[in-house]
Amino acid sequence: MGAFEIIGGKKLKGEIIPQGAKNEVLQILCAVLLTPERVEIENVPNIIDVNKLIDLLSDLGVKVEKLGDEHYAFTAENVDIEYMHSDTFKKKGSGLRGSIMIVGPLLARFGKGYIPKPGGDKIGRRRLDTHFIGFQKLGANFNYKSKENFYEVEANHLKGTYLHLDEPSVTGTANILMAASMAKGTTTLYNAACEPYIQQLCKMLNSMGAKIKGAGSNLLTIEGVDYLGGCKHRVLPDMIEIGSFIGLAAMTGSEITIKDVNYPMLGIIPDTFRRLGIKMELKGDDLYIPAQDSYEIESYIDGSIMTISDNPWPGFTPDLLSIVLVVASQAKGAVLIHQKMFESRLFFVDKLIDMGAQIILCDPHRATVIGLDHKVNLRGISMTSPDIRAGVSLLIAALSADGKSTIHNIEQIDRGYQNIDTRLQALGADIKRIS
Ligand SMILES: CC(=O)N[C@H]1[C@@H](OP(=O)(O)OP(=O)(O)OC[C@H]2O[C@@H](n3ccc(=O)[nH]c3=O)[C@H](O)[C@@H]2O)O[C@H](CO)[C@@H](O)[C@@H]1O
Ligand SMILES: C=C(OP(=O)(O)O)C(=O)O
Repeated sequence: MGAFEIIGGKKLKGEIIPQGAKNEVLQILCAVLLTPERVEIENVPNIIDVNKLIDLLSDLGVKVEKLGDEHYAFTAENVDIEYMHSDTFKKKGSGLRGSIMIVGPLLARFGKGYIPKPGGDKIGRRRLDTHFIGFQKLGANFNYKSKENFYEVEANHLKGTYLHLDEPSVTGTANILMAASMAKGTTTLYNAACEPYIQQLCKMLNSMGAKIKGAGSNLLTIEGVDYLGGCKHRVLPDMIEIGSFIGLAAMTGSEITIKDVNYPMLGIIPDTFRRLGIKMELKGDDLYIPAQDSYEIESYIDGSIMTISDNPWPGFTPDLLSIVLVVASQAKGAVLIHQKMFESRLFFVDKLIDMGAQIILCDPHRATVIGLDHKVNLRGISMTSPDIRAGVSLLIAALSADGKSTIHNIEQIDRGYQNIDTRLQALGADIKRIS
């Protein structure tokens, strides 16, 4: 297990370029399985989860060409379906959450898709029912081998239908969308997720020849086609990284410019940070965060304490709630953080409390944060990162704290943030990788 050693309290300054979006690229990479033709993808981040998925595709027989640092081409002409029965697949397939999205494309193109229970953050129950109920409604037979935790779907052909999802699952929507794009007839997908990740997938599939309408809304209409061809796709900047950098600037009182953020695709994210009192300015497509000694959390119009909660898009993404929480710990004022989706994602506040933050965990889903207004600094401690976003929140806390902190289990951070140590060093941070 690797660790970061951080000496906090330094003001950072400079420009940072966000990586390509992790959760988008995981969908896009799975979509290459839909065609025997070559698919070129730009802005692919060099992070553990992405590299694991590329490795899995390669094991499945997909030809992988690395054309540049973040530029790849994939050709899924000869896919080895039998590989899905191997022990290696069962091991590698469970290494990340995103691998679940190979099932839809494989089912659509080869009539079968298998997957072991996928990995990802341990942040509470993470069911897959939406995916498999969707495939069944499209005509697939579903089998779950509970002893092995292995999911199987098979179908001679898929048939378009009306589907009302029980929840707007992000990876569930992507999976069903990919399967339906090659089903016979029309599929209507209601209560679909509409995160920018899904909008980008729709754009990519349409450029491959799919007929999808409604991207950006919760009602998608997919007219199935017999064949999808190659395409070229560019991945958006990672909105979760952008939110993390806004939080980093505020917590450390630093002046940071986040380059080329693709502002229109950030939705409610900038305004949510503004409600914590963080100033920012859009300069062209760069987001400039000035150094601020103090930022004050807004109250509701009637003076009551504000709540920030997660919601499916266009609501506030759950993946930034841990960042909001840590930023609030040094704001002026109080806020209630309500994490509705995941029941174990707020437990990391114990570490922030050890660092001196004023937080009450009301229940697994809600935490009240009383900001210290930078009157008292957090203090450095040794801690372990429980999940990717908590990990980055602790990293931000450590960079703002007095003294030395050590963060263990940084693989959790590395799975979603590209070279975070060297990029932060370039801003002036005192951070080093110690093992
Ligand atoms: C690889 C990937 O893309 N991972 C993202 C994806 O995971 P993933 O696609 O696995 O997450 P889902 O959208 O399926 O849902 C996540 C959890 O939230 C619950 N839920 C979902 C919708 C809802 O309206 N109410 C509700 O409570 C679900 O029951 C589930 O437990 O979307 C999550 C939700 O944005 C993000 O945290 C993950 O980073
Ligand atoms: C929870 C996340 O990722 P995953 O779904 O891959 O676990 C995340 O990106 O915040």
